[in-house]
Amino acid sequence: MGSEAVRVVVRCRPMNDREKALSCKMVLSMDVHHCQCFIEKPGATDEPPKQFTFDGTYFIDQTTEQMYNEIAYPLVEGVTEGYNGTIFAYGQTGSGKSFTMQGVSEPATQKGVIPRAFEHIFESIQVENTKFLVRASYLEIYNEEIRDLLGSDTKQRMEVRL
Ligand SMILES: Nc1ncnc2c1ncn2[C@@H]1O[C@H](COP(=O)(O)OP(=O)(O)OP(=O)(O)O)[C@@H](O)[C@H]1O
Repeated sequence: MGSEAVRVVVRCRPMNDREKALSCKMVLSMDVHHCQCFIEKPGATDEPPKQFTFDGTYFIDQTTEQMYNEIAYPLVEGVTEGYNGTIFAYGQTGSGKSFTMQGVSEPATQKGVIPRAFEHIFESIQVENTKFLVRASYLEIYNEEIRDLLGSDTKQRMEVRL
């Protein structure tokens, strides 16, 4: 993993039932050791696949546990030492953002980045005779509307003040 302040990793999810039922073809492959991702153009067997390099690549058989240990763990560890850190999931609808960030409880290896980060932070601050303040907010920004998902009325649009 590089030492840049911003790192971009990509995760490929397995095909869902709908895609399998439609006999969709996987056009993406990865060389996870070299952090490379290859995309074939369907039907164009004579064209070489397009190649992209990331700071990390995670294919269908890799778990959120592995992603957390390699990507998020050092960042959260930095937060406990006073540095700022952001983990941002980006992708089209159904690509697996919630699966990665929130995750599922079974299997435990696919528990999400957010619950793992909470456990990590609360374990780190179990220090005798020291008090810590942990603050959390949970906002949704959708269609340029902002909602507080921890508020009493999660449907209420929040005002944007400049
Ligand atoms: N790595 C994965 N392994 C197995 N299933 C996955 C994986 N990633 C996503 N899925 C499954 O794919 C479906 C879509 O994923 P998810 O809901 O996380 O997408 P999303 O990007 O959050 O979508 P949206 O933007 O619409 O909220 C879910 O059923 C999820 O369980």
